[in-house]
Amino acid sequence: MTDQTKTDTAQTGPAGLVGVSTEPGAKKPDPILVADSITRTFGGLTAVDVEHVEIQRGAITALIGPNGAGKTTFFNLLTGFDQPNTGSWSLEGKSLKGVAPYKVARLGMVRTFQLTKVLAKLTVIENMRLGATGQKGERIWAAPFKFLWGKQEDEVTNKADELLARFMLDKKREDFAGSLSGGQRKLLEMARALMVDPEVVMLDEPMAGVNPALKQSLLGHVKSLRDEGRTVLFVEHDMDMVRDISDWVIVMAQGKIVAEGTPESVMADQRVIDAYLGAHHDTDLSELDEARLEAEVEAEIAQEEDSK
Ligand SMILES: Nc1ncnc2c1ncn2[C@@H]1O[C@H](COP(=O)(O)OP(=O)(O)OP(=O)(O)O)[C@@H](O)[C@H]1O
Repeated sequence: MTDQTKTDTAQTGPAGLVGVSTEPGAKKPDPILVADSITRTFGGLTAVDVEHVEIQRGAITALIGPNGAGKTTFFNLLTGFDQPNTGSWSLEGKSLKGVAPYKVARLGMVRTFQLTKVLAKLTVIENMRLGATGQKGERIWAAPFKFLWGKQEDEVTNKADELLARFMLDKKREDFAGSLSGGQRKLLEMARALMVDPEVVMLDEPMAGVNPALKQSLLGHVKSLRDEGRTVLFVEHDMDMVRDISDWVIVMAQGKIVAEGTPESVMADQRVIDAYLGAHHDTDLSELDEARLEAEVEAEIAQEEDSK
């Protein structure tokens, strides 16, 4: 395919997802991230066994599934924090196999981390500067990490301050990250990830530990990432969030992708309900039931309107 035809036919963002198949591994019109035959075993347990997956550029994709489905392990594999037993995966067509996490971050894909004890002992601005290195933190904590930003110190600090203002954390600049509320920590995790100006932002349970009052504001921040043209992939148990902001949902169970689709179609999918029923879960199943009911009612209304 020539570049010209690619530009003509490729449909970027949420619009491109209309009409995409809901079978696991469904092809997307403009995938930015593609993975094939990824497996990861721990002893006798196969934690991840993903045959094929494509992530649409410029859209918000949720990765859901019951506890132990392999979501976090899959995130770690894609971002180089863990190595699979088999498989290949690429960002913008460039293989990421064997690429170190900080290089993956510099290539344009970064994941958030829950604030660990080490990061909690750093101030907010120090956390942001560390974000510029694309590192998780622990590994370089032993070293005097100031050298890592060295000459570009001013540039890095300016960028950090801009992001802190955007995420309304500027007043917390000199506070220890450990003193932040659950919601503020999530904002910091997101702001920190943006220090490398990534194409793909991977959020690990962005709503965990966030009080309801802050949830809307957090949702707004996630949507703003998409509005800037970035691709967002997030793991989440909070079905309200999944329904509110996802353009596409990928469902994992026992290491495999079992279904894909829009939030409405996925929540009404029997394969998804079975996956949750067959496993221990944090998700309130009544939310799935509610979503299914809503989808059925919507379908009925649409049918009625069609027959008018
Ligand atoms: N380092 C490890 N050593 C051994 N087993 C592991 C390791 N990491 C993950 N597992 C196992 O792999 C499986 C998948 O775990 P993973 O954390 O990826 O699931 P998850 O979908 O993210 O779950 P949750 O929603 O509860 O966070 C689980 O059975 C888990 O116990």
